[in-house]
Amino acid sequence: MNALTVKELSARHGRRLILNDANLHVPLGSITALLGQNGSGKSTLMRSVLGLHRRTRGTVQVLDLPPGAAPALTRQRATFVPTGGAVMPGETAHTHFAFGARLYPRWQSERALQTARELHVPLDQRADQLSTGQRMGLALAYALGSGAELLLLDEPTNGLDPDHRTLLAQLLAAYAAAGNSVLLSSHVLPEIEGLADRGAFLKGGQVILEAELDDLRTRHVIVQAILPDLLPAGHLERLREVSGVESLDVQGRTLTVLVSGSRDPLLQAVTALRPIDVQFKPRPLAEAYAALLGTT
Ligand SMILES: Nc1ncnc2c1ncn2[C@@H]1O[C@H](COP(=O)(O)OP(=O)(O)OP(=O)(O)O)[C@@H](O)[C@H]1O
Repeated sequence: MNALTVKELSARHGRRLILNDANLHVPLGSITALLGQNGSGKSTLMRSVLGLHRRTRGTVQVLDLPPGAAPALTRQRATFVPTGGAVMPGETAHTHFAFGARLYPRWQSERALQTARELHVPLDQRADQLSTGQRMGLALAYALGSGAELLLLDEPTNGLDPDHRTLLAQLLAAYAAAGNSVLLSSHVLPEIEGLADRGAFLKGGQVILEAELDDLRTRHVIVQAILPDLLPAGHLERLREVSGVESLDVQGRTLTVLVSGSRDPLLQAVTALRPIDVQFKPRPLAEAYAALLGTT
């Protein structure tokens, strides 16, 4: 079972079609990163899932609820934290949590308080007098306290300092390890690598790829070889034609090749050049992002 299954979801802002038959899955226990350029529709998708934005087409299934379940019922099991963390301005963390206890049947008071303390949220200060990071901390503590089994977090690390970002990664990992699930967005790709286990790439109103981050990293590998001499004339073109080679760069005696699929044909070709050293590196998420979503 998935925590979230989105099928052929379309949504508009005014007359503009933002999501166009988008499909998306968040498996149980997964932390899935929704990746896409500014304005690609990540927030719209999260809002549409919870009925906070009108869908013009498509179905959404949250956990074991039927696809047409009432939004109020869905929001007891799945919670959305928007960018900046929406909070009630005149209320303190304590009164937020008292409100949560009345609203959510599975409210976890201790978890909310503990998270707020760990994220250094002043518990008796009005939310409109909190700093940006403290406000996000309060919204995250409230979401984790809600007892929801699925969290939709729109840029949850925005405003958090490095220590609190690390702490959030630990909190979410523990939350997912307990069988809960997360869909989150962020533009900070190195951070995503430590936070999420899956990526969903949104472009042109559709999720064009969903993949395990480990698969994305190992599907393409960067092979770097130090050669004993400069590459002889004509060799570059021959290497370019080796099966699996996607791109190739030579700087002095250093040869860098991006290869997909089997590396054996390339290794044979490189071994023939009697390299001094050969290293393999997984491709960083930023490069997969650039290749998939068309940035440089
Ligand atoms: N209230 C609104 N009225 C009209 N258009 C909107 C509204 N909110 C968003 N849009 C448009 O919908 C598109 C998708 O916006 P959305 O906020 O979902 O993107 P996003 O992927 O979350 O972007 P970002 O990464 O910048 O947060 C954008 O082109 C945006 O201009």
